[in-house]
Amino acid sequence: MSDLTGCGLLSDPLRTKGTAFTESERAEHGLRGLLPYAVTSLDEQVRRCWGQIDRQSDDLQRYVYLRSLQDRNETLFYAVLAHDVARALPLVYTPTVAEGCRHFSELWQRPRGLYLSWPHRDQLVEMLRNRPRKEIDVIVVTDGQRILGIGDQGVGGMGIPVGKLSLYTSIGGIDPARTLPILLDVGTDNADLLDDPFYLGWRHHRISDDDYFAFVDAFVEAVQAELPEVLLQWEDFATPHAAPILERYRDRLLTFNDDIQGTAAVALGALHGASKIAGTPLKEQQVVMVGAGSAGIGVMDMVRQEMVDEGLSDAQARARCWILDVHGLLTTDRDDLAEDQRAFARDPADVESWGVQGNPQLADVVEHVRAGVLLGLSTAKGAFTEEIVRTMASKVERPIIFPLSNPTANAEARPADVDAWTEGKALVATGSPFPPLHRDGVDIPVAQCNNVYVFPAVGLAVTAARANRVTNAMMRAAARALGDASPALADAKAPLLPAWADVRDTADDIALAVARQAVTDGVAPDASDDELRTAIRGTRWTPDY
Ligand SMILES: NC(=O)C1=CN([C@@H]2O[C@H](COP(=O)(O)OP(=O)(O)OC[C@H]3O[C@@H](n4cnc5c(N)ncnc54)[C@H](O)[C@@H]3O)[C@@H](O)[C@H]2O)C=CC1
Ligand SMILES: CC(=O)C(=O)O
Ligand SMILES: [Mg+2]
Repeated sequence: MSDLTGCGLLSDPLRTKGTAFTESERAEHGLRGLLPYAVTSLDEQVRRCWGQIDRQSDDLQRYVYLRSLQDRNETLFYAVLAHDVARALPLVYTPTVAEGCRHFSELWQRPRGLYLSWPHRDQLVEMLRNRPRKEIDVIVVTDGQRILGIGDQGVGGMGIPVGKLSLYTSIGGIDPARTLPILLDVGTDNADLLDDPFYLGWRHHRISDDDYFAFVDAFVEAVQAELPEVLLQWEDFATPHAAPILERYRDRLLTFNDDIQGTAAVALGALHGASKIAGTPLKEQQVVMVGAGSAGIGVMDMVRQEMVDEGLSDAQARARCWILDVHGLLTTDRDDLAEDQRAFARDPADVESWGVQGNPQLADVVEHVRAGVLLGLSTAKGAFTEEIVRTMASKVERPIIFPLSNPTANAEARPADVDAWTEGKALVATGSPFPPLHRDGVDIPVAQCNNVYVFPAVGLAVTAARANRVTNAMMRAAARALGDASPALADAKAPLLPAWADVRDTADDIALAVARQAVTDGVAPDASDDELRTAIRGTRWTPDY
């Protein structure tokens, strides 16, 4: 088992079994007297933990409980998550993780992962070498600047890599010993945090872009030197940094940006089932995106690509895409657009006949365009108003409406409202969990269109297939495999995405599709489907003693 004995073994979160150590293990490893007499099974421990979770006063306390369980006994933590994924997910992930990030310094208990701070920029390799475990398959890194839809959380952003990696393990089966969360601490512009006496990060405004990109370069170099085969996932970087970082490194190492590419894949996957029920292929839809950040642009780029694959020219596809930001519709006469936004900007001549003064807003777009798909990645709570939703529903039979911003409080609309305003005709999916819809006396679950359906499977795929790059085609393969798993394909009343109880099986299917694409793209060693299936099974870690 290990050379650790006694208290050392009991307090090693990867090796301890707590009260599940058997009589003979207790004798062998110097544990006698350190545990109460009874020997319990993992199953009994799981039930006890859920009882303790139930007794916590609110979800933030449940989050704190689960985080501390993870630091105490990882096998048990993952067995607890596996026991009830649907209940556990909102506690370790959105929406509760947002509160965990907000209160990170105040709630601090134990270190996990690596904190790479700008003042220590000359010791990046040394700090990476100090990582708690040497062999790593997946790193999730953030700089804490754009945490979900709640903005700059500085060092508190670490809650996100920790949460994402726990899903890499519980859904994607990545061995928890082989995961590494990293926080790049380059300061914070959050005035409350700078004033907070408990703040645990580098108490300083964020550094300039020149210093920032040099620091990220040095970080990537250090990762390549220390862990050349690791999957490096960029998470919750602010839009001005997210796409440039991805473009800079995507062809140099095994890397992807979850908010840009993972979100695109899950949105396209959910659109697959929705388009089938709506009876209109994507290439015949007008698609409106509210939010022109890295997530919104990433999704629209994959939507555009899908339309092209369905037979449109690039120009025809773009003509069906309408993107708005906080100032309104992206148009070519605006001088505040980044290159990737400009690629979707509309010619002002397209909207001249609308007679709108200034930039057209969402209400104008749905008034004048027969929009069948409305997506929100804006952080703007309530942006999909009753009037907007009703206008849309007056023009198309089955409007597809996805308020995808996180956490729950940032959603562009509540599914129950959208359902009521459209008399049950809208096909809805959200970024954070919402209660089921009640229709005709039946509870209908709302699909959670969140990149959690994709990134764990991508991690499983590249680890099993030993891929060295994440190509766009691999992310599209993930989208297709997820789309094919939509329960709505078989039953128009079913949710657009698989149930949480099935999410691991879905991850295996997605992983196979992604691994296969990696082989096709020449970024993984040649392997048959059977070999890939065996590798995926062999990679999968499950929580057991
Ligand atoms: N469901 C999922 O899996 C995912 C959801 N997200 C969510 O997407 C949101 C946006 O993420 P990013 O693109 O990185 O953020 P961002 O802050 O870079 O972009 C937000 C965009 O929305 C626009 N916006 C803000 N208020 C608006 C309003 N009232 N009307 C129209 N546009 C408005 C902004 O101008 C900007 O273009 C976040 O809430 C995040 O949690 C992000 C990734 C995955
Ligand atoms: C889900 C996610 O990655 C986000 O909201 O940023
Ligand atoms: Mg994110």
